Amino acid sequence: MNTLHRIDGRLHLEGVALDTLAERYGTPLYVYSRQALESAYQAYSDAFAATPHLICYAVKANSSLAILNVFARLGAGFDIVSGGELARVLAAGGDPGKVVFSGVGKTADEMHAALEAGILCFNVESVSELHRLNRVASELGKVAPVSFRVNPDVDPKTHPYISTGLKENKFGVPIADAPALYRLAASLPHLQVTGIDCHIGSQLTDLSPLADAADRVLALVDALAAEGIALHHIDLGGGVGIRYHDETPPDLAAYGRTLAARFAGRREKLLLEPGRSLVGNAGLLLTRVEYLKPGEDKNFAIVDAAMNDLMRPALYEAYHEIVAIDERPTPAKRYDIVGPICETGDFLGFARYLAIEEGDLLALLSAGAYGMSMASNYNSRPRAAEVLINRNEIYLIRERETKDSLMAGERLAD
Ligand SMILES: Cc1ncc(COP(=O)(O)O)c(C=O)c1O
Ligand SMILES: N[C@@H](CCCC[NH3+])C(=O)O
Repeated sequence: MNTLHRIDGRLHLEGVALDTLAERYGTPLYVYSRQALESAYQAYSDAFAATPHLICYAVKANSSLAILNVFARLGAGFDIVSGGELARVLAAGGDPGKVVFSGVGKTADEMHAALEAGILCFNVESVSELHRLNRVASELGKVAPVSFRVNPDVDPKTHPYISTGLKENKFGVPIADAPALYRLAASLPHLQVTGIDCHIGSQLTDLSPLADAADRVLALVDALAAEGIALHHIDLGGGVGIRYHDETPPDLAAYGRTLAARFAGRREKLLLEPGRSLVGNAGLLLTRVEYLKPGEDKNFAIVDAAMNDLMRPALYEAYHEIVAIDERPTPAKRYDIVGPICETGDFLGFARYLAIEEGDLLALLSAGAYGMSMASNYNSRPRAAEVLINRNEIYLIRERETKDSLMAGERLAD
């Protein structure tokens, strides 16, 4: 569904003209389409309809309460990586019984909170974590449901910073060690082995690494079953990429068919942990051009959004399409789109052809994932506001931070 479209040259998201949002709420402003969120979720439900499954939305991609609430209402589960994310899921009305807890550094307090909440499963990433979880569960008189996150040593063919399933990455346990670890887990009194998990990386544009990882995990599940260790679910993580520029993202229906063929006749439920592919293309970042700075070699457009609002370009040299909200008839010029932060790395896009003037509005597209959730206050910049659109309805889902909120919790020393 194309929720982003022009009417008389003015860019709209669903039924709302984006310039009216900038007037009302200021910029930089994150804007999301509820219909785009719902149709992305529906695409997963349709693609995996043949396999009993649960979609556990990866909260880190966009952890705003209203976004979590949209997915909770659709029946989603959640993949969390911290006690903070657990608190958000609960505050947003998520079902703790559909929560899986990933991450290499779970603290005892976080385990405690997740056990009290009654989550579906802990995705354990090391033997030390296994012992800690057994101890925390015993202190609470509970039994913790566990999966191991196995590292299948598959190259996801994505940016090295977002590859997670290679031997040299910090994530998971080596797949070869898993049988011994499952035996150990099965012997610990406060643990119940329920599943297996794997997540090999993010922004994958090729299905074959996902299929290879699934095959390695399924072979392990069968070997465990032969030993009498039967699992209830198989979690194949997230990672499906989206189109930012000219990528061809994996076809979800094809991914669904690939897994349906592998799961036919199996008794374990499939879990998936998609993040980016549910929210990435449902959001944009609205920003205003503060200054145009023509130069000998290049022209700069200095905008009011910066790397603190959207750090993906600075961190991964990631590409986000940048479009003008109002089309001007004047010829386009080439600009580097940069923010006001005192870092050379504070760029949002290089060599973009735009017909713009000072004061114009721009949209950075595909900013729904890892945008607001990675925003910071660097250079003491209050974080942006967020708006959710539903047809013609407009909801301010997060207020813009103020100077006071910037300094909240700080105090002077004696
Ligand atoms: C454990 C885990 N699950 C799921 C995800 C979501 O990944 P993606 O946004 O690529 O779908 C991530 C992030 O890469 C992750 O670390
Ligand atoms: N933050 C990354 C994705 C990392 C996924 C987390 N495991 C991005 O913006 O693309």
